[in-house]
Amino acid sequence: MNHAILIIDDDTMVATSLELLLKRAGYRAFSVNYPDDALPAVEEHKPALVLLDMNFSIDTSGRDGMSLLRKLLAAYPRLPIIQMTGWATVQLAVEGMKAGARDFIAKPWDNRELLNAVSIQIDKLPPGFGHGGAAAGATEGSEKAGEVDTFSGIIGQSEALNKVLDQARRVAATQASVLITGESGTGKELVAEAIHAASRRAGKPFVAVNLGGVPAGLFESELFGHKAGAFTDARADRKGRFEMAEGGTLFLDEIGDLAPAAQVKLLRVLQERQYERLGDSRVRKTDVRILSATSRDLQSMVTAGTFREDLLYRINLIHLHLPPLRERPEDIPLLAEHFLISARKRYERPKLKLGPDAIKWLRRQPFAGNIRQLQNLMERTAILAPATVIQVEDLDRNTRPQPTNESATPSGMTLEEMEIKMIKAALGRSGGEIAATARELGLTRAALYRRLEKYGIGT
Ligand SMILES: Nc1ncnc2c1ncn2[C@@H]1O[C@H](COP(=O)(O)OP(=O)(O)OP(=O)(O)O)[C@@H](O)[C@H]1O
Repeated sequence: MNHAILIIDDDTMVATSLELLLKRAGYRAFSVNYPDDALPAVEEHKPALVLLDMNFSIDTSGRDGMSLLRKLLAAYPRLPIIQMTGWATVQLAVEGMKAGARDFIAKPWDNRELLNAVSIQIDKLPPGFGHGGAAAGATEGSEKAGEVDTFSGIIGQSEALNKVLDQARRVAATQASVLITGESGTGKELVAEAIHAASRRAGKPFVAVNLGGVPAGLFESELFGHKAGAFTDARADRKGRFEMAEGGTLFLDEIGDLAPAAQVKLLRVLQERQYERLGDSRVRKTDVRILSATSRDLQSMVTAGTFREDLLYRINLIHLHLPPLRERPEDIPLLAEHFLISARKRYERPKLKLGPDAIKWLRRQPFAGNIRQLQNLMERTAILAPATVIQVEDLDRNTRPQPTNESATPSGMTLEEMEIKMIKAALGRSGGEIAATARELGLTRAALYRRLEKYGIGT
């Protein structure tokens, strides 16, 4: 049976063309032009989905759309609503998502994108929803049973982290570009991976590229690929990151480090959704979802003229900010425990545990390097602690700079040397297998690649 879709838009032209589009796609579509008619129309048609225009012309601020959204959700909490917004009201769209809307489409819309967004929501409906009536379906049931929470590997219980993760869960199912900000080591890449894994692109690749590490001259080749002979070192054809991520997600890490010329090239591809390999005139279409991350303040960079506003606009439909660890000390004991458990296995010290004072001490540390620093500290301590109960002194010794050599550890090695040693050892154990090595070290694949590149370690 065809699902019913209700369109709420005061522009009759828009409403009619949406009705036509949806009918052609096999839905039963209805529309109303006045906010006051919305609730009675839901009663009457029992839609499986509502397309709601947020900008009624009576009040272009979008307040009307917002209050109607809230009213609809108050009456039918489980009714899927897709908002439609103009570019100028992205902020409003984000507010709407927080209020419970499932997705949003920017006007003017792209037919394929709109139908895609509609079918994603329809596919998620519980059986009978929108047939037996929105009101019945709207109040029944909770989330689908048996669903894997792809965010469960992100440890922490602080309100600050949970708030971000809730937003991330909500936007995961949409196609929206997400910008993840936060200091180094706060888990931006981890969140990006979880968003990808929770999205309908999960079966397709997640490709990360560290834009800070790509030399300006290699930017196009790295992202779009090249044809053999395109430049001196281009000996063979090469796929770019966009091509590798086709159908999946492209994670643009350190996007704030992108040079102005590269910003223009990236923007063009994001706008046109097509690109050419260097030295190849064939135009390739791209279907990737863009997630970006940076520890920089892009808004200030826009003001200073070092980051393009139009690019920020493209990548920043949704903004998630990961708070530094010092602002969520309640997460520290859980994280420390989590890292200790994996280090215990790795270094075959199953009895190792944290003493109560050590936990208190950890909670007070500033952790400028955030979770990565805590992870390294637990790792080093697991190797070096003399007894099974880790004491404050064991942790402190591994944190404090040594008097003889600023960055030397008690074993005489610098942290970098130690990291290199650990990476090489793990690579040896896994026979050079990247995924297994990354897992063993508690790193993401991209983070491991970054380190291999940084330390010049070949696999
Ligand atoms: N909440 C968390 N639970 C478990 N592990 C975490 C959490 N947050 C971060 N980590 C771990 O900390 C390390 C750093 O995280 P990640 O690489 O995602 O940070 P980042 O913000 O992307 O850092 P950078 O900006 O330096 O690239 C990783 O090994 C990651 O697995």
